[in-house]
Amino acid sequence: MKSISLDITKATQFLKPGTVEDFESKVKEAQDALEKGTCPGNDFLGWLHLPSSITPDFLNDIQTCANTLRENCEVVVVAGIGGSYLGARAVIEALNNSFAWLVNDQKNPTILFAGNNIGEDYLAELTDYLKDKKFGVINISKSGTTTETALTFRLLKKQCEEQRGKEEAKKVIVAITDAKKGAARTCADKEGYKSFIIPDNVGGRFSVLTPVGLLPIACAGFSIKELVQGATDMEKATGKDVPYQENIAAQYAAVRNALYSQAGKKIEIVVNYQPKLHFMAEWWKQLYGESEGKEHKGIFPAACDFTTDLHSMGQWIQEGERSIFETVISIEQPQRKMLFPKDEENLDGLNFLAGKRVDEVNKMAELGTRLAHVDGGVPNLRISVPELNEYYIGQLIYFFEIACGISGNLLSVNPFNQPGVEAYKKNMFALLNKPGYEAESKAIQERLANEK
Ligand SMILES: O=P(O)(O)OC[C@H]1O[C@](O)(CO)[C@@H](O)[C@@H]1O
Repeated sequence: MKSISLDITKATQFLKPGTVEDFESKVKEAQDALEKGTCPGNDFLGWLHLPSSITPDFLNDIQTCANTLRENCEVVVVAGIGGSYLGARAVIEALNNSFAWLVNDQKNPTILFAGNNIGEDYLAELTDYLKDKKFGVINISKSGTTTETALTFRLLKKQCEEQRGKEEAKKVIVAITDAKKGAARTCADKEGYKSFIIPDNVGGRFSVLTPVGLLPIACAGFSIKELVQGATDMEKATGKDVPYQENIAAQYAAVRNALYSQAGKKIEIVVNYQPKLHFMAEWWKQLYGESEGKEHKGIFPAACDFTTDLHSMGQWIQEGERSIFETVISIEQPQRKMLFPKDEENLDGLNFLAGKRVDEVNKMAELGTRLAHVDGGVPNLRISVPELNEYYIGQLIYFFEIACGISGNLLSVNPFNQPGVEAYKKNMFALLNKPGYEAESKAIQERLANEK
């Protein structure tokens, strides 16, 4: 079986010779600390050997639940935010038909995502759309108390019960949450919903290979067995005893940290040349942003869809401040084959492309961009993925996760907490007069009055 691979040559040319080699002992130490559980945040290392610990029985349980939803729903709404949302969406969009919601293939339910914003129009339009649909809900929240998700679930639960009746609704509402605490757990137990547990020691952004990602992915009709197999093989390929030069996660962690600390590259742009990967980058952004952005440190994770964004962001990337580097996710083989046709009139002057595959043009755009950006001072890392299927996506997920764990330790932060996310929540609750926030409400009102 092939594997994803990493090319660092167009990034290391921006570093002093020997820099990556010099990182070896630090990277080994960082990975050892993960393995021994001696790093900060060591109570959140459940993802580290998660792929290889997943049993066929566990996958069967998820598949059985997915089958019930698939048999009884035209639409499945996945309610969740951040790590309780992005992994599932990343995998489903990467594998699905680009027009899945329009194609209505009858074999698979349409998967929609909600609970990831507080847009009134979004929710009103969603509930309108669902009015004549047989829909089910997967309510995902590790804490079980996240406002965006809880608000959405409240609306969807009511609507599902009104449309199907309370008893039928129970068959198509599933909760994925903490084993004991939180409103989502209390509600699931009280209503008797099928539920799955998010392990205590797996943080949201590392949870895509728990039921958080696996159930929606199975509902969409994709093989969770293959996905987990890919992740398991990558777990082996990036294990701590794999030689440094052969361990692509160790190399990625080393190069990005070297670019950050020694070459002033503060922003990493993950780039794809396949629009289906847009949400893969969104997932990656949370993984790296929440893990590393703390103590006033950390590479800012950004993303671009090429060639689309070459026509909007290309100017900045080519000639703006030289504080960026690119990590390209390149898909070697598309699933489909399409040739450019010849046109007798050739008004667009594109007959020189007649008979060529669309992907050949895309690959030349990729190569041309790489050369231009490197010439312009943008280091380039390239992750090559043989094709877009469950197996290689599983590899990619684990690759990014383990590299993130190593990288966060190299940066000397706790990669597994996210204390900074609470600040906006505290203000929002104070502004909304949430019970328990009386003192904060008073303080924030005074502050706003003084700022007038
Ligand atoms: O699964 P939960 O608890 O609803 O949290 C969703 C997301 O919100 C955060 O906790 C940030 O508030 C993320 O870390 C997490 O992925």
